[in-house]
Amino acid sequence: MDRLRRTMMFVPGNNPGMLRDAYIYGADCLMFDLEDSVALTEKDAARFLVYNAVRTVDYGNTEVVVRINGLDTPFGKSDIEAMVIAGVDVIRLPKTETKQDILDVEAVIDEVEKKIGKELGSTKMMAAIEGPLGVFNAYDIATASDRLIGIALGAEDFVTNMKTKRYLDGMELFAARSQIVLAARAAGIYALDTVFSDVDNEEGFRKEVEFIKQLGFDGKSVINPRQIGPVNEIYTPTEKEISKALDVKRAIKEAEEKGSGVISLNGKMIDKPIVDRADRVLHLAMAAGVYKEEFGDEK
Ligand SMILES: CC(C)(COP(=O)(O)OP(=O)(O)OC[C@H]1O[C@@H](n2cnc3c(N)ncnc32)[C@H](O)[C@@H]1OP(=O)(O)O)[C@@H](O)C(=O)NCCC(=O)NCCSC(=O)C[C@@](O)(CC(=O)O)C(=O)O
Ligand SMILES: [Mg+2]
Repeated sequence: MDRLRRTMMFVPGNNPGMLRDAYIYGADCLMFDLEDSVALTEKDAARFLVYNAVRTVDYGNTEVVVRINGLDTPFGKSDIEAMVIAGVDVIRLPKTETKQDILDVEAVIDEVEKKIGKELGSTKMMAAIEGPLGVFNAYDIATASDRLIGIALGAEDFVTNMKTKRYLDGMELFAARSQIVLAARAAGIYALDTVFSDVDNEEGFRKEVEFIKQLGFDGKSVINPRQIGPVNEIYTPTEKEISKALDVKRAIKEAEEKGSGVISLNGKMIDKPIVDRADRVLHLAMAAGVYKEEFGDEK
């Protein structure tokens, strides 16, 4: 794991004020949108606005992602060309159905990078899966390109395609979420969950974040600054979790000094997978700035 992607905030690409100020709220990534939050009549203006924002605003360490329109629309190719030239970190492909969708977008990115003399492969990609075919093809999609840093669920489109709607318990998304998180883990890339559209329902939102963390997702798309704090909080290890992870590390060090790979700590067995999980807690805590390295071997 190389960086935190707990929160990825969608920002409509046709809103200059939001494009300018979005980084102040503390999301790990900003996702400027040229697709569904932009009306057809605004597509060219939004592309121009996002291009200028990426070129001129200093977003610091915040990762800049742009969700393009698909190549099956009149806007997709121009979106990719403009965003590679602008220098975005990641291009997000919506409604990904097959491996070929990834290869087609990659071919355009390759062409632009070569044309402008940019390092080949430096523009990363992310794929949103928003329908049943994409869910079936999740592993093929996740392994289609070295540029891919993650795959994400797009739940609003997914439930529409499935002829259902979103429920608070999320059962209608369980199969898709499971398939996506499995595919991402098998491919060694990030698993990213979808938006929660009821911005005023903080309790429901928190429950959903706890649940997707339990499933193994690395983070979640958000649509409003009020949703950033809860996700970052839930995904940042607590003092108690850090202290427990350090106890595990001390215990296994003691066991190894005695020539063993297993030891008991407070009545519970500690062995390699538990030590690996403790390493991950410490790594996330370090990345979030709430812990400074004590053991030298965290992954
Ligand atoms: C929801 C709402 C209208 C609420 O408005 P409200 O006015 O009630 O917001 P307030 O809380 O009052 O705002 C307080 C202050 O924050 C500023 N502020 C608000 N939101 C901000 C933001 N996003 N970025 C920067 N700044 C922001 C605002 O400007 C104000 O600033 P200021 O005036 O200075 O105080 C608004 O947030 C909003 O438009 N969100 C983005 C919606 C969007 O992008 N949708 C497309 C992506 S989903 C999709 O496509 C589905 C998907 O594809 C997804 C998938 O693939 O996962 C699928 O299929 O599922
Ligand atoms: Mg969508």
